[in-house]
Amino acid sequence: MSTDEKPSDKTPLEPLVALRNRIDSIDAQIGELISERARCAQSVAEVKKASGEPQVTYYRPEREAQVLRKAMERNTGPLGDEEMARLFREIMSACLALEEPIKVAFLGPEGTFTQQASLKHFGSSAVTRPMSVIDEVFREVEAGAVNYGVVPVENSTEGVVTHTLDNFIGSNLKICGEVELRIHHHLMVSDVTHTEAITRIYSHSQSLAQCRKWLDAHYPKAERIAVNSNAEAAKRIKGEWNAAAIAGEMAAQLYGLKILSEKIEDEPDNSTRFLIIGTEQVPPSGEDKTSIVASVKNSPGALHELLEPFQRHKVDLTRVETRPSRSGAWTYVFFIDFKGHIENERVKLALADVAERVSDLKILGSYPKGVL
Ligand SMILES: C=C(O[C@@H]1C=C(C(=O)O)C=C[C@H]1O)C(=O)O
Repeated sequence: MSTDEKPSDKTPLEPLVALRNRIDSIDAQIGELISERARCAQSVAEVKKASGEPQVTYYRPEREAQVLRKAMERNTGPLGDEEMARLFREIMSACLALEEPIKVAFLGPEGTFTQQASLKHFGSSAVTRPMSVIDEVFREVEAGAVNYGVVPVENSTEGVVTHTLDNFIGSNLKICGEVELRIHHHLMVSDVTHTEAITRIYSHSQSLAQCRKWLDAHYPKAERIAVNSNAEAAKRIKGEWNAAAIAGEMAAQLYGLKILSEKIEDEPDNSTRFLIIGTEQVPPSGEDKTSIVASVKNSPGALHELLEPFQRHKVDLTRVETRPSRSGAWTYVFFIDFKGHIENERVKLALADVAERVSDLKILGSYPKGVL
């Protein structure tokens, strides 16, 4: 402290000193408890190893969902429930990394919303690997090069990501989880951009569509160029003086871009749902969802017949999506999501009835309902 500081400046600091001492002592306790928790997680790993199973799986999605839900239920504030769960998400992620760092392939490049969703779901101790297309995410998981994959499946403004659904038809992978992300789009430029001369705007086609009204109003004449991802758009404009990109904040940070206009999406509650894909069926967590795909011949009343057992057995549908089948003209596949796990009695009864009414039925997986 400098000698010319007035003594009166010191007085209000005293309660601050006491509070900071208190915080230091709480932090020391939290630190000890986190270490104790981490040692418990290590012991869990030992037990799993000793189980004698040919392939030990350290990561347990159903248990992690339960831990997060408990953290939210216990919370009495002042932190919000989600904030509290996010802290526990990070503690668990670090504990799991002691057992085995989890490897996750996502729709890249670095800086995409899918990477953001992967980190939100697995925490920042996960090792994330960018893939250039959705098919590659599926292939990487199938080949065993990573433990899980993360792919976008639907957006609240733009609807379904057909490429992801089509991949499930020919794949044996299971859906192991879901995660939702609020999507905020920003218009960004690089240090070479002449901002008054923007004539080209790059982004992913879904993002361009999600900002269509804003672009019509602010850049009616600029050419809109769709590229593989918004992170690729962000990367690309670094060498073009007349171009801007639409992407998320992570991409702006990663590629050192300046945000010109924030939150330019047309719908304020724009969000995207992502799926976690893996190789095994997840046991029940207590609050689960199931996704199936069913093939149906196009005949009058086919859809009603397909959905009727869900109503009769009181299974709540959360989404129904139709895609033309690739295997024959006028055959359709329906992607259906509903509440419950395939081990639940009502779900078993409904699915048994559905199986009798369709030409093909595939269970894509039962998984914990997204917590964060
Ligand atoms: C400790 C375990 O292993 C992992 C770590 C968890 C944790 O830190 O709470 C939870 C589930 C698993 O992903 C466990 O299975 O309980």
